[in-house]
Order: sequence, then C-alpha cells, then structure tokens
Amino acid sequence: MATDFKSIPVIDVAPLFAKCDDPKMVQDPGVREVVKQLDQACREAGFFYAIYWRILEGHILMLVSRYALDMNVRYGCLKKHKRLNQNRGYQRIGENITKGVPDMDEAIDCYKELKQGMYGALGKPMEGCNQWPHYPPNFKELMEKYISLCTEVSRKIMRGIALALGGSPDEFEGERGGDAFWVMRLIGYPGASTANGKCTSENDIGCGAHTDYGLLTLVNQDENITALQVRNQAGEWISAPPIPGTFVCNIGDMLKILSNGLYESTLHRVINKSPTYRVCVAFFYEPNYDAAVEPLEVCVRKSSGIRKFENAVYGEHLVSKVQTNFVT
Ligand SMILES: O=C(O)CCC(=O)C(=O)O
Ligand SMILES: [Fe+2]
Repeated sequence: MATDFKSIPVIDVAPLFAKCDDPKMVQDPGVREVVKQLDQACREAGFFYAIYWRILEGHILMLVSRYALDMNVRYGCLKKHKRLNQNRGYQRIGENITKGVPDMDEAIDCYKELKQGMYGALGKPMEGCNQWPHYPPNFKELMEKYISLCTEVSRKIMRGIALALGGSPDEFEGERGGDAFWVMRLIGYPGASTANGKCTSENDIGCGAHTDYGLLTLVNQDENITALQVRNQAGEWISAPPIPGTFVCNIGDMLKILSNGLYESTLHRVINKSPTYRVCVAFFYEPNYDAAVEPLEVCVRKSSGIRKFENAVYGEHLVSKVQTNFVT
C-alpha cells in the first residue's frame, strides 16, 4: 500500500544482478539486502530508481529516438493505420487519450511481435509488425539490442521482487512470465510553449495520470528535465527527477494483482514545464501474453487468507487499454 512518501528510493541492484541465477542466491547477504530494499520501495511507493550504469551506453538511444520522432513530425512516415487495426507506429500529439483528455505527447509505439494465430482471437488485435524508421540504417538493430537489455534487467529485478514477496525466485517465470510480452514507447513531450504549435498552459498535461498495465516498467529519462510525477497516498505529486545511470522502475497492474495488493501500481503523470522538448524511452515488461494472472498463494497467506482480486488475462487487459486509449 502506498504511503506519504516524499521522494523515490534509489536502489543499487548490482549485488542482486551478480547472483541472480545462482541457485544459492537466497542465502547471499548482498542479494538479501537488495531484496529488503525492493520490498520496502514496492510497498511504500511502487516506484524506485535502479542504478544500472550500462544504461549510459543507451545515450545514443535517446539521440536516435529524438531524431526518429522529429522525422515523423515532418514526414509522418510511421503512421498507424486504424483501418488495418494497427497499433504499432507513430502516435500524433493529442491522439493518445487518458481519461477522456488528450495527452500532449507523441510517440513511436512498439510491441513484441506475435506470430499470426499464435494466441487465436486473443492475440489478433496485437498481431502485425513494428514500424521502424529506415534511417539511421541500424535503427532497428539498436532498438532490438536495447529491448533485449531491458528484458534481461527486468527479469533480474523480477527475481528480486519474487523473493521480496516471499516466493521462489522464479515465481514470475514459466507460465506467468517465461515468455514475457513487452511494450516499448519512444515518447516526445514538446516544450511548454510550443506544443502543437500553439501556446500551452500549465494545464496541458504531457501524459495524464495513469497506472501501467503489466509487471514492471523501466523508464529511461532525458537528462536535465524533471517532468515525471508520482502520486503519494496523501494525493501529493512527487517529482521523479532524472538521475544519470538509473532506470526509474514502477509496478504495473498485473504485479498489483499477483502481489494481492501488497504492492500498488502507483498513479503517475508527466508535465513538461521546461521550454525544451523531452524524450523518454519507456519499456514495459509484461507477463506472458496469454497468462492467467491471479494473486500468488504466498501473498494471499500474508493477507490473512483474503484474496483481493479476480483473475485477469494479461492480453485482455492490454487490448482493452490499448483500444480505449486512442481516438479511433
Ligand atoms: O515519460 C515518462 O517519464 C513516463 C511515461 C509513462 O508513464 C508511460 O508511458 O507510461
Ligand atoms: Fe506510465
């Protein structure tokens, strides 16, 4: 359950990563310390910074993402075709809707590709190929490298979170997350006075208050611009300024269910008040597309045997969100 936290905790996950696939990881003092910090952060805020220095190699990723967004504004080359039921590609400013209000952001949306017919009717809305810009020529390769890096980082953090919940390290593998789905968004937020070519006010929200859908989100933020805000229990918006060499991590709706509400998928929003265009690369680590998600037994036991959530199918949750988030 979220508390009145005033800042987002910073966790050095290196000791966890070093021993993550070691059969004796549970006994390792370094792992235990990280697990303790993860548990506290997930209970109190649902958000934390994970120190991960290799992310700095991703600097080029930000430059390339900025460039790709810019090309789209000018040439509209990756447009989503609603007629073709296409959810992948470029989303214009104002096209994404949060609770009925258009968001002042633009994005290139990518999803793990599903083979045709793989999940029957459940998979149909998310079938199709990602649309990558053709320039720079290694754009696709760069993105794929980044996706596999984020998948690995997320898997390792989820092993720590599994222990934090009192389960076994592979709680989120196998049928729950052994073939994890993912979503990646390259997002651009125009500077405060230029959104949509007209003057903007403080009321223009880059991305309205929402929770994320899956297990764990890794946010790679632009340097120097503070725009992401996280809501605490008292209803105050707490800033999550960029910290070099870290991912901002947060819990999604599926982990809230799996943890039986011990961990919250915390509301957050983005307001870019700076005059500068802000870029963010958000990676969403999700359960298996067809995973039946229900509270873990160990978490139900910790909640006096009370099961707080109905079962959910991840793919259904995703499709319902994707289809209500956009103007059709
Ligand atoms: O831009 C950010 O910092 C976060 C974006 C976000 O919350 C999202 O895309 O779900
Ligand atoms: Fe989010």
